[in-house]
Amino acid sequence: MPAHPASLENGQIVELTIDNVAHGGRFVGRHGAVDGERGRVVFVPDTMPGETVRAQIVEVKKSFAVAVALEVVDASADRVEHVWPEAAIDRSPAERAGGAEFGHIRLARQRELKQRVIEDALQRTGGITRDVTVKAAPGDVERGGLGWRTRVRLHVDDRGRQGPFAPRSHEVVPVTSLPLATEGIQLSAQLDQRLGGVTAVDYVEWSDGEVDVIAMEGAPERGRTDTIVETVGEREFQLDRSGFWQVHRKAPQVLTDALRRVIDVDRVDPAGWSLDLYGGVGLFAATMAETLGERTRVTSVEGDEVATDHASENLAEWLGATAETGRVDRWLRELAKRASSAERERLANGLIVLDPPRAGAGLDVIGQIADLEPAQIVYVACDPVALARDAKLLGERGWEIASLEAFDLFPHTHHVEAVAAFRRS
Ligand SMILES: C[S@@+](CC[C@H](N)C(=O)[O-])C[C@H]1O[C@@H](n2cnc3c(N)ncnc32)[C@H](O)[C@@H]1O
Repeated sequence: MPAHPASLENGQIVELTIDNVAHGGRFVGRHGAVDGERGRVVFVPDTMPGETVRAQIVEVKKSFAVAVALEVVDASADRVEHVWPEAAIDRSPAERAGGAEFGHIRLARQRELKQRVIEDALQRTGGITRDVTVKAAPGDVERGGLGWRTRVRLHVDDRGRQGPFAPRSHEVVPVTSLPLATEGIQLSAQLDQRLGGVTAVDYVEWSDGEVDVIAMEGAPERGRTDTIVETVGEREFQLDRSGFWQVHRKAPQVLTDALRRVIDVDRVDPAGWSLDLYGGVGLFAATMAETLGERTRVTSVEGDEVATDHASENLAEWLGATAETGRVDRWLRELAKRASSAERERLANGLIVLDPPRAGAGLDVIGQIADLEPAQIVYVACDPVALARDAKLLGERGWEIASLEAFDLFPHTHHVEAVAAFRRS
């Protein structure tokens, strides 16, 4: 037994009351709370606010601990049967499938919790007070938040069985169902089959309903493989079959609609120079050009040269649209060095859209964006804390959030997407 009631050690089993949701799909309990003292924070997945659980400590840090939930002692009214039996709390923690960490929570409550995560991140990291609503993607409420995932990677264990990793580990959890995956993937994935000589399998459903099954030996294939086509509304985008594309079947439509809504056509001059940073195959650059008109000058900047080649093709109908390969920080630095005063003026009349990976843009990139003094900035974010940090940095450079829309493009997981438009404060 630990010496002090508030001290914790690995392996210890504790009863915790969960009072909040944290970033990253974990929930917050407190241990050792006594009068006037709130106790030490313990992060526990597979629970939710309002519950009391029995949990085992698996990591102890100076200011917090991490535990795995063993049993729900007093359940929330919002707890439902897990949508994926292989991820449910009645399994031992090491045998729970990763990737559906909100699957035990009523769907509408999941969105409220994600809303709370964004609001908390904006407040704590960004010093920004803002009410946020997280909207469901079209069709998700009707489908119970299932059948949306167009891309699934399963790992293969040494017995040839397929499954995701368990949370916090590289142990494969063999599964017999994929409820979050599109119906096409569910039908194509032969989960009862043992696979030899394969370390992972990617299942990808394209917008025409075709499902690609890509078996991998060792590291996933990079570089150029086959070109495939995705459709968003009437528009087609070509991309490499192993390249980045938004995962939810409705995500490209939802995000481009949101971008179209916030582009300030009174402020942004189509003849200015707009940038689509972290542009992939030009999904947002196309929306920018559609919205701003055929005279638009827009450059999509992307680190992956295969994606850039596809972006060039995807943007070919606009004379002023180009795609360049480069790391955004370096590309902006070069731009700052070489831009003529006429180009600087055009940049100052243009729009900058950025859609960085989970880590966000960071001090250097945000500083360089602010130095360009664009007419408008729109930030598409897949990580609330990175968005909040970058929003704070933009705030220090005189920009404030004009609008923020959030979308549940990853039901039954903790992930959430946001589109924030910034204006000069
Ligand atoms: C979240 S994806 C967005 C892609 C695109 N906006 C879309 O919606 O399809 C982020 C993209 O940024 C690229 N990327 C990541 N880090 C980068 C960097 N430092 N510089 C340039 N591109 C980067 C990735 O290759 C990926 O295509």
